[in-house]
Formats: sequence, structure tokens, C-alpha cells
Amino acid sequence: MRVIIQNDYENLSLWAARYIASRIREFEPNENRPFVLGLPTGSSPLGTYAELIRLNREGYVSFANVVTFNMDEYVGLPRDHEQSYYTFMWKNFFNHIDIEKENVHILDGNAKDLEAECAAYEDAIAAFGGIELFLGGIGSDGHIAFNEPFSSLSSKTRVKSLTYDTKVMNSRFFDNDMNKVPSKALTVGVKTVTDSKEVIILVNGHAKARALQATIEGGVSQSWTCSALQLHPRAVIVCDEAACGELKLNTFKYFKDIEGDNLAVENMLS
Ligand SMILES: N[C@@H]1[C@@H](O)[C@H](O)[C@@H](COP(=O)(O)O)O[C@@H]1O
Repeated sequence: MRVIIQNDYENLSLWAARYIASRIREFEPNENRPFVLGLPTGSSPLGTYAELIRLNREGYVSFANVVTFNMDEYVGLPRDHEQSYYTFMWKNFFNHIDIEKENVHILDGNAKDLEAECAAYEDAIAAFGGIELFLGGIGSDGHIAFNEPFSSLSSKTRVKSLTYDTKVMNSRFFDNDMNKVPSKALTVGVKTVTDSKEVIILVNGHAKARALQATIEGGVSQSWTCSALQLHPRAVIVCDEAACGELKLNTFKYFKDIEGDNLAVENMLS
């Protein structure tokens, strides 16, 4: 596992966006061989999306041959609801880049048959040959996508009930009323994420310090689903110093040392 420790959220966002843009450029995607990108919602990726939009506008990276799969979606929230992940993604990212509408995949939380919707999503990912790079965030309890604590580390896309903690956390987007937060979501599984060729997880702020500690220093455990990344051959955690508060000093120093010059965001756009 690589751990990129940046001073602050701004540099974390620049690093992640520039890394993703470079990976897409190096891949040289075309119509027959698109770059398949997994994407999250939440506040963590907003800075990364902003920099990717800028890089797209400046012509550094194109999304014309990029296919995306989003991580999750609430069940029963109208697609045009302000808090649906569909609305979030178009508002904060897709409307501002040169992506083709048919290349965007977001789970339909209003599908008549939710199980069939989840199975079809896995089939669609497989039809594209799997996900090249999955970008994600984590919840303060260490969940990736909506894989709440004790989700199977072998799970695939399915319906999940949200925990009390997650509903309380997400109520900030629903007038601080947890009763307005949907109780269920469709989510890719832990294994859907770890089956990707590469995984990048953004972790910022003090509230994520325990989750980051469990991800890096704890054992692999279903109680912190993010810890499954320890078994991934190509997992990159991009975090800020605020999120490192629970790490051992030696862990912190090790990653600062080993990543050395790789931390400088200025040199990433060659
Ligand atoms: N399903 C999403 C996750 O994908 C996200 O990682 C998490 C953290 O959100 P934030 O980035 O706002 O802290 O929130 C939600 O639960």
C-alpha cells in the first residue's frame, strides 16, 4: 500500500487529480479501449473533481474515451433530488467535462427490481473488462462506498441498509434531519472495489483519523471495510496531515520518507 501524506486538503486534491489525469493520458484510451474509472460522491472528492475539471478545460486530459461507474446511490430518492448521487455527480463533475453521457454509469436507486439492477451493474463492469482505477473516500467508521462495518470483504454490488451512524453523518445534507436520510442504498461491494486494477482512497480531516489508522496499521477486518485494501496489489491512500492524528509517529515518518519527491504536486504535469 502507498500512502501519500499531503500538508492539507488542497494539496491532497491536486495530487489525486493530477495522478488520475496522468494515468488516463498514459493509458491513451480510444473508442475501442476506453479507460474505466470508478468514482465516489461525498465532500472528500470535491477538490479532486475541481482540479480534474480545470485540467480538462486546459486540454491536459480528455474524458471523451473515459467510461465511469459510480460507487453508490440512495434507494428511493428521486433522481433529480438535490441529494441524489446522480445530481451530485452531474452538478459537481460531469456537466463540466467532455464526457459522453452514455459513458456514465450510476446505479438506479428507483429501479423496480433492485437486485436485478445490482447484477446488471456488475455485468456492465465486467463487459468493459473491469475497472482500471477506482477512486473512493471513506466514512469515519471506515466504510468504502456504502459497505458499512461488517460488510463481507467479498461483497459485490447489492442493496445495503445504512447504519444509524451513517444516517446521522449524512443528515447534514438533509436539513440535519436523519429521518429524511434514505434507509437503504445500492452500493458496489468491497470486492467490486478491490477487483479494480488500482484503488485510490482520499482521506482528509481529523474526523477520519481513526479510520485511517485502522486502514493502514490495523489488521484486515470486516469491522473496518477499508482495511481490505491492505490485500490489494495497487492501493494508494492520499491523505492530509489532519487525518494522520492517530498514526504512530514511525508510520507517519516512514511514508513521508519513502514517498519523498513523489509528494511535490508541481512536478506532476509533464
Ligand atoms: N457513500 C458515501 C461514501 O462513498 C463516502 O466516502 C462517505 C464519506 O463522505 P465524505 O467524503 O463527505 O466524508 O460518505 C458516504 O457514506
